[in-house]
Amino acid sequence: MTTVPLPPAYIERMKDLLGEDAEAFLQSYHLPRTQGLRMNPLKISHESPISQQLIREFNLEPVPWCPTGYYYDESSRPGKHPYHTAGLYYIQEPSAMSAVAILDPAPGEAVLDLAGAPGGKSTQIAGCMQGQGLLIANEIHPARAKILSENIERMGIANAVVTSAAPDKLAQRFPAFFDKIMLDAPCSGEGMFRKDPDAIAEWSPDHVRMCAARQMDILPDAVAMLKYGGLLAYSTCTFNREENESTIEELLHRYPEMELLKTERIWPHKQRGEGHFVALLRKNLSDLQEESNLEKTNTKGIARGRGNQNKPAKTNKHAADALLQFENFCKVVIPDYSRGCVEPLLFGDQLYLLPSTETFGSGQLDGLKVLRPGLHVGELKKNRFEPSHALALALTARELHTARTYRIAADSQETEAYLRGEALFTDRTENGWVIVTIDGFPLGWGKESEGQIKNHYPKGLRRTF
Ligand SMILES: C[S@@+](CC[C@H](N)C(=O)[O-])C[C@H]1O[C@@H](n2cnc3c(N)ncnc32)[C@H](O)[C@@H]1O
Repeated sequence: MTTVPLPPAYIERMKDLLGEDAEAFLQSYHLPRTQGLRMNPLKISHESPISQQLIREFNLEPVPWCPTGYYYDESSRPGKHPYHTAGLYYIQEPSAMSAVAILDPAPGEAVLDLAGAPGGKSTQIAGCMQGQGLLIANEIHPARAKILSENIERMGIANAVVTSAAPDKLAQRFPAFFDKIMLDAPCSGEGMFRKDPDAIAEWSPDHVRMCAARQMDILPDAVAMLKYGGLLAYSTCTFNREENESTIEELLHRYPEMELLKTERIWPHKQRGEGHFVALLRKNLSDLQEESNLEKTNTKGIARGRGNQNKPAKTNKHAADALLQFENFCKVVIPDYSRGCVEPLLFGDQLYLLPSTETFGSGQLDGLKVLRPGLHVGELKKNRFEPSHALALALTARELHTARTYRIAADSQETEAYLRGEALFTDRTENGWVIVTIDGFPLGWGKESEGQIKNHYPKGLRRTF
């Protein structure tokens, strides 16, 4: 529901666009906005009892176009629940869930989310990838990139690199590199009017033109980073043709190798959602381009990449030592920890495990602003290893099964105390690092000694109740 009047020019344009449907569309502004959440498949499956419990507790109803998406009723406030803190789900406007469902990323692929903050689509992509392959989640604005990085951490994503780069800078590093690219473009946000009255105040025909020009600025970089045969999903949360169909027409005109596979629109007067546009495109290799590509390969020794630069940089001795310390820590605390194919990276005393593939290593990140070069596993402190919050949240059910945990109930006083940053008390006699879990899901670290668990929940995340 919006109480702020819509700009007359906007109303006129929507009448032109929708014809006899315009009345129903304009009436939708008198209805409440739709709210949604997406379950995190890295933590819970649809069949698990906890999913069924969430469905009952928050009165969830399925979103038709996204198997993990649900509508919730505002009064249930799932964003306040400790399960949200534990990354069991992500709050996301339902129609925004359609774009990744159409792109359909898969485990093992190299995927880029080019305009990623605050992380709705990146976290959805990571759920589809099941921890396998490489996800680069990028956001140009540093403050927003930080939020993206925090959401990647909360959702327990281990195979993501979070960068904050302009699309053209990224394109220089990753020519024809990604299997799939999501470009959820900055737009005039006409689908945000019920949620955010500021979007109404910002709207003007000039703003629409400016957004369309910016989209045409970013799209060539997305095309350049896509492998031949790769897929690009372009989406906006706006209704006008300039930023949607016309932008795609212009793209197809400029890049004949791009083929439009389908477009989809969600309208607030037709579906339960605030509105979204998605176009799915494929980059094809023509016979001519195939020949010229081969030529380039023969003369410069490069094809779809940068030869040696794509190989992981040689692990330096300090990183290898740090990895050893981490492995010794795991033997005691998380004996079944499995790190997959990674390159250890040490930034100061901070150890990260960068997802490493045949074609990707740390060399490609040189000179880029990187907020999270893979999973942050911990810090070396005078030859002691201190585990990171990100590590706790990224642990899988299998790893937790044999790990040192302290289990509390999500609805207990202890959970509130832990999230406030207080110590917990136990009659156990063990000592050392322990993962505090709520109903079996990791919430953070504690350090146990003589019946007391010292709180290691990050200070910046602590809550008041
Ligand atoms: C629609 S939002 C992305 C929402 C995100 N995909 C999600 O699902 O949570 C568009 C993003 O593009 C970013 N952006 C703005 N100007 C940009 C530019 N010139 N190049 C790339 N991204 C830009 C904005 O900061 C914003 O975070």
